[in-house]
Amino acid sequence: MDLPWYSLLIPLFVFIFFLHQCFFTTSNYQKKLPPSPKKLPIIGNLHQLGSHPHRSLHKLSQKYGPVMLLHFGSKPVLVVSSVDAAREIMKTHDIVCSSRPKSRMADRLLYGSKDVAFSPYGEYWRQIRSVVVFHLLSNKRVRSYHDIREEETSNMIEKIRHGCDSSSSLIDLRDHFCSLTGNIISRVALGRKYDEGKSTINAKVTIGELGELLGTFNIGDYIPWLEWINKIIGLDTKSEKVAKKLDTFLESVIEEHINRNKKGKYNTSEAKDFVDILREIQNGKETSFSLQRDSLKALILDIFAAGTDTTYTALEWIMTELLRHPRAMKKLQNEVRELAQDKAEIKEDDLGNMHYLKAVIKETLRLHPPIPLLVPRESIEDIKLLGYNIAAKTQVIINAWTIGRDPLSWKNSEEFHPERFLNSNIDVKGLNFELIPFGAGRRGCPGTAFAIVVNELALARLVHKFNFALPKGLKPEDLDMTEGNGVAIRRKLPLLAVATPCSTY
Ligand code: HEM
Repeated sequence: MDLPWYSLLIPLFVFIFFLHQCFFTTSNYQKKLPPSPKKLPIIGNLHQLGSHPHRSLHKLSQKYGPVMLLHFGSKPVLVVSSVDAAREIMKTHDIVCSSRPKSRMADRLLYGSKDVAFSPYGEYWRQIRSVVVFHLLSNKRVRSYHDIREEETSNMIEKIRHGCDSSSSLIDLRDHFCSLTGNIISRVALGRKYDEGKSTINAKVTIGELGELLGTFNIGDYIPWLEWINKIIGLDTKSEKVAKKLDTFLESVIEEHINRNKKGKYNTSEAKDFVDILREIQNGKETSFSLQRDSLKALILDIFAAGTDTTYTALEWIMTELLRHPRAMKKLQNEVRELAQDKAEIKEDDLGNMHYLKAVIKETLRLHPPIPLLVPRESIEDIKLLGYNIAAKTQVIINAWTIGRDPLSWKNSEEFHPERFLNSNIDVKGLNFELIPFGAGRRGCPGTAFAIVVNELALARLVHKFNFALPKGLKPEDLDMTEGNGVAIRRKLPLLAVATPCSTY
């Protein structure tokens, strides 16, 4: 049978197609992708996140390994759960993985993500990050606020002492820790406590709403065509309202600073607050670039959103673990009381030699990193990670909670044992990837030193001045350890304890 001449074209096309597939395409088939749990149409793996995503992802990583590729809606999400993989992301590929995924909520609440935490990697982020690192949170600047920290910690101790005298001697420690960090951050950032003054807006509540909204899952970030759901459930209206209230509040704070300086009430010997510093930068005094008013406001909101809940959450977990481990509490009290000798009050300068205190804080951050999944990053180029191909624009989640409990790095990893840090150089500053509660690399937390000194001082003074016990009848091993929900994971229920003032101190 004679075939028509063009029938020869068919095998030729098949051959060319085959060559093309072999040499020129980048299909998933050829690329080695990380293992993935099965996904559902439209939502991908979102249904597998549960109410505690760090725990659900931990379970999945035990099945699929320390590098997994999931999909949240249509968005590819890399989940990293081992020391080696975390080091690859935050050190080897740090530049490529230093962007942030777009957040519609941050765009709305933080002036188009003009803050530092949600800003994508690029020149703008580099500029404002340098403002934060060198002008707001440098070691020198953090030290300059020691009076504020010491004063506010004394206020908290006095309030707790007062609470001990009342008929119900149960103290809500969360409430005290939340006020302490809120007051410190407010005085440092705004120059005064935000619940003082004649503002018509309840700033404390509104800033709380900001944190809550930034942590709310936004379907539009992952399945854009379902964004209309946010309108129906009222999320859009709520976020618009909160954004407006925050803006009015911040404008009043800025005006207050402008008027104060005009009247010459500004005292140069006092530590400048963040608004003062940012206004100087705005006027081009300190940097080669000028800062827009929206950027100033976004940065101030960032400091509240990133610094308040995280810091008091850590303090609450620290006291929780100490109440569960009376032996560790006693050992800490002995160290602090011995080093304090007969001083009426511990000062920040006394903290340097409190090695067990530092170990207690590290051990708690290992077991309870306040942001267990850190802040999501996004890759800006294709990378190869431990043999797997990861495409540009993949969201990257690092499970610091799993890494902190990894039996390959930690002996008896589930046990609270501060002694493990006594003869160890492991620190939380982002150089030891087995302990990364503050992240690491270019995007690592710039508030680490600030948070640590607040926690150290508060803890030292608490155990110096009081003996703590659990509510009557509650055994240490029965203390409820259930976690709440949100980005910062605190205890589900506030920590209640009996505080007895220690007469000799
Ligand atoms: C115990 C308390 C704190 C914890 C556990 C914590 C944790 C973190 C983490 C995990 C990140 C993301 C790191 C990464 O992506 O690798 C972060 C970022 C950040 N933190 Fe903290 N933080 C704390 C306190 C603070 C404080 C007190 C401030 C400010 C006063 C602060 C300001 C920031 C800012 C501005 C960022 C964004 C940095 C960027 O994206 O470039 N944090 N923090």
